[in-house]
Amino acid sequence: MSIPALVRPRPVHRASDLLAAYLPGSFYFSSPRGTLLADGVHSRVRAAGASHARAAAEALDAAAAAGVPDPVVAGAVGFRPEAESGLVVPSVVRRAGAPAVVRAPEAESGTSWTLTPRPEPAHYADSVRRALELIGRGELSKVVLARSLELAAESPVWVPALLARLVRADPAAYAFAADVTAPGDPAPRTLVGASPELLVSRRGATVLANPLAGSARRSGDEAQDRETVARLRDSAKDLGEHAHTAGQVAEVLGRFCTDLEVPAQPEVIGTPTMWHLSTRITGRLADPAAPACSALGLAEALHPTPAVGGVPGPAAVGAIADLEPEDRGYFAGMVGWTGLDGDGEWAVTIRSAEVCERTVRLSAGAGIVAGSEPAAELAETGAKFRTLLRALGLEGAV
Ligand SMILES: C=C(O[C@@H]1C=C(C(=O)O)C=C[C@H]1O)C(=O)O
Repeated sequence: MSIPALVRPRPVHRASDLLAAYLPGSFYFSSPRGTLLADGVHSRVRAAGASHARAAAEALDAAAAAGVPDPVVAGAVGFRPEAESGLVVPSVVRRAGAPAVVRAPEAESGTSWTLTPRPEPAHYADSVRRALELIGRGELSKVVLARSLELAAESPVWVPALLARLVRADPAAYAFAADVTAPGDPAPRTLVGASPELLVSRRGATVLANPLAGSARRSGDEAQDRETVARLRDSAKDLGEHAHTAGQVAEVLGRFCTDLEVPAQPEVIGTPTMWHLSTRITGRLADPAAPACSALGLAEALHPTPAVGGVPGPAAVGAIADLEPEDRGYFAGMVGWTGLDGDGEWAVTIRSAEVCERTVRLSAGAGIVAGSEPAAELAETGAKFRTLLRALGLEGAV
């Protein structure tokens, strides 16, 4: 009897042990599909230009030939893939099942912080108005505008504790911590977060994407949240905003798939802090062996979806460069892993922060379409900050 070469051993670790074993410099990723903790750097994946899938496939073949067990390419790619990318083949990979649901974490207290919004809220509202002018002139139909909060603590932020609180607060999230230290950084820099949005996952020939767009704040009060969900489900503005995103994701995946299932109506999903319109799109790959069909190849073909960019894509990316005063860095990019067989999982890098010693820069965006209101978009981005603010013990600070 022959054993298929790419069968992976069953996980021997517990998800909680891998979370506890995470240290800055490691790569951590967990989702309902499972947990992955990777350590060491066997090689770095350097791509010419924006495409990493081919360089990743070559790096994986070389690692397998060098005897690296279960080689993966893991890490993060920025919103502008040609500008920021931190992909490596780690030396050691440990896998476990999905994180378990445990008691809600205690918020950290006792640290005092300074908070600086970038840009100022009034500036962000003004950018929304300018985006609405572009939309009014027919240059765009949707653009996602982001803003950041820069936090400074009195002492260095311990990322493993922050990651653990994010995972425990929402074990179903795509939770991640990736080293994104760049030359010139005064200290190691870590991208950390708990995204609700799956860019794409691949298992054999089966692919799944789960675009989100159209959002409302979750209050925690059951009656009020029931009303919010009903309103979101019926909101023409949010349904339109969602259709742009789901339609584009389906169109791109359709290029690679023989059959594609796209539900006619979005459903509403909840995180501990937000409600979102969500569409789960599944397909079967026509040519799973092609590098372009690896999980990373598909993620690159999809990025940036209108969930973080807009419609039409190039005009929206141009408007973002003009209207957002700060570069997005790794925010609104992709984070995840791809294995030797092309399987893998990539999340959209939202509900995230870049942590460098005492500073935490967290970012959030909101989709602007005809009918958007600057004050509401400001509030929506503020509500999206709460994932990280809660984990930092800072909810209510903004
Ligand atoms: C850009 C973000 O979220 C994205 C934008 C959404 C929206 O505009 O409704 C919803 C979910 C995400 O796709 C973010 O959380 O920062």
